[in-house]
Amino acid sequence: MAAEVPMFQYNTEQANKLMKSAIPLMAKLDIPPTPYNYGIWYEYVSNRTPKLNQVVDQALRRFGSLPAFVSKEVFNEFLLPEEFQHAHQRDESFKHLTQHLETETSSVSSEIAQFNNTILLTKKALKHYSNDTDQLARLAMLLEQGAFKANQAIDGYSRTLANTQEELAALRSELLDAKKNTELDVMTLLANEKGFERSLFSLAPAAEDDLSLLLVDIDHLGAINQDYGIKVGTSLIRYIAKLLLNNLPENSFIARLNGGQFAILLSETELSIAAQFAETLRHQVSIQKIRYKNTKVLLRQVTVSIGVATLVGDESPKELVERARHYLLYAKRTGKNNIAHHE
Ligand SMILES: Nc1nc2c(ncn2[C@@H]2O[C@H](COP(=O)(O)OP(=O)(O)OP(=O)(O)O)[C@@H](O)[C@H]2O)c(=O)[nH]1
Repeated sequence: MAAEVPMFQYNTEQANKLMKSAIPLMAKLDIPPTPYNYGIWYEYVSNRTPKLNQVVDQALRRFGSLPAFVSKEVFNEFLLPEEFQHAHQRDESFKHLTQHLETETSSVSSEIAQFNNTILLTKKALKHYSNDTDQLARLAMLLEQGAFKANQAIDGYSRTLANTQEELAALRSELLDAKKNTELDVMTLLANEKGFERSLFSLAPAAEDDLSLLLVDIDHLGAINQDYGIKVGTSLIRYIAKLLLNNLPENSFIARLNGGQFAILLSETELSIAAQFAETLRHQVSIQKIRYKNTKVLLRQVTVSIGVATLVGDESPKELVERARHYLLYAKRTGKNNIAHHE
């Protein structure tokens, strides 16, 4: 499992050794020197993720190299825990990490390219000057200097990898802490169903016919998964989560219950206001132009259906949820992209 494979979990000396085995292999197979590829080939030569090696070997058999689209997938699948790709609160730290790796990668790559060039020139020169000892001594010195500089660049890169390992470990431990919080939905970083229930049960006793519940459900999520792929569907759930969160009024609480379904609790909000708010949310979603960031594919119109209910009399929290669910189903049955509530 990708999430259990710590990336670059070696000390600097070991990292250095692995890098030095990975680089010639990449050169031999004509693999472009991108951060993805360095990560993959580093992992490949370490032999500690057999599944990654299998996939890479398969791609090599099929394509004779590792095409960019495969390396990106392999990197995401095996080296990047799913949460790192999407947990938006950590976007900044992760962006910083990858930018740093990218800069270091391009400097080590140019050093190695220069060294390769020196080797090529030396080979040609050797043909012409094979009897000229002065020239041979000069060529030997050039090679030595080139090797020294390339070696230095690789050492520096290995140190960067070791530092990256530490930073990733810190991010990973933050994520694990978040996972331990049993009321958190790790996919969207909203509350989960348990968090919702606790909030509902704590708000209901003090409510005076003014605690409203909106059950918001993404329409046709199954078809979206089918047409664009599960990853797009999951990304869409995160997108809608963020959109809802950004549009919440004060005195509100939001949770993801399951799949593409969210619950919003509005305190001190009577039914008419809650229904107006639901209509605003529905409209907001329906006018979004949503593009999947990895492939830039523009999704067809995305809509939500919303069931609205406001706590009445001595109704229990469970009954309130049942009523909201009933209205949500009604909104779905009457065409979706719709809101429903009692009169
Ligand atoms: N991508 C993705 N899909 C999910 C996730 N959880 C549930 N689903 C999918 O969401 C779909 C929910 O199915 P339904 O409740 O029948 O609803 P729907 O296809 O959205 O259709 P309507 O709700 O009637 O509009 C199923 O196809 C699930 O596989 C998730 O975390 N990620």
